[in-house]
Amino acid sequence: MEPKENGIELSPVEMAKRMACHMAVDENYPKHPKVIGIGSGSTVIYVVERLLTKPGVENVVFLPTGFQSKELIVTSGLRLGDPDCYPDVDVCFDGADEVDDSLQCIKGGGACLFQEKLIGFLAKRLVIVADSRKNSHMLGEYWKKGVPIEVMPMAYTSILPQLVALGALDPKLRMGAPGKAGPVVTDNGNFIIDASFGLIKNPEGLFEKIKLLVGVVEVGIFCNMISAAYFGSQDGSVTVKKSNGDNHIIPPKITATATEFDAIVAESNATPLK
Ligand SMILES: O=C[C@H](O)[C@H](O)[C@H](O)COP(=O)(O)O
Repeated sequence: MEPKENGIELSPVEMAKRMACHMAVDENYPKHPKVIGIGSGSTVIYVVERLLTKPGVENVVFLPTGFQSKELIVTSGLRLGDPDCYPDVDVCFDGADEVDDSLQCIKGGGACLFQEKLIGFLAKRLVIVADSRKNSHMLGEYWKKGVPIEVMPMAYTSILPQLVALGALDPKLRMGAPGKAGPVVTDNGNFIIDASFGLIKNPEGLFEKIKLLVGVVEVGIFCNMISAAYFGSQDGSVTVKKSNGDNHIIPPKITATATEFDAIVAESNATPLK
């Protein structure tokens, strides 16, 4: 029997994401947390699920990185805060689109990169959670949609050719999904440009060049920010990459196999998300 979330069977990929999140929270939940950042995307819901099992969580202030994580915090019954009131963040848990061997990463596939970068910057530790498809040697190896770049709407037409001059292959304004005519508008009222640069050998250099363009609000390349990244695999193992070089794989026997997963979640008294 597969583990279930609200009566719905979880796919192997969702199970892998969930395992990575539970492991990441267990290893990085501070002894006396005051402020915790919650990233955006489909993976961080399992972070919140695990956080709800931690003692004292009701006293912690949670900072969202966008509309979606704000909703997640509120509907989970957790305390919501703003970064201007709580700039000292103990740890931030967030997803990613791709992470390389040096723990540089691409984020913004869900258009939330600016607030993610702000909360990640404020956090003493930025911990990434993902499934193993995001774990690469070099940025651009697996993530083919390009580097997400948040731009001021009035500047996007002038930024596109400048990105081409920097080596971007056919940068594009991100358009809304069905149900939204026109471009994606971020939580900050801006546009997103997706610019592919192929394999990114020097993420820091590329980040600096893009960030200097007039009208660029933030770039979805996160350099030298991540403390640790947890990648769940479908076999139940979790690969851990750390900034201190302590990279290792936690085998399935420790993390749990598919059939053991239900029991582990039940034992943890995890509160199901609504
Ligand atoms: O803008 C979105 C964020 O950077 C997400 O954290 C990233 O796209 C990963 O999302 P997911 O966990 O859904 O793969």
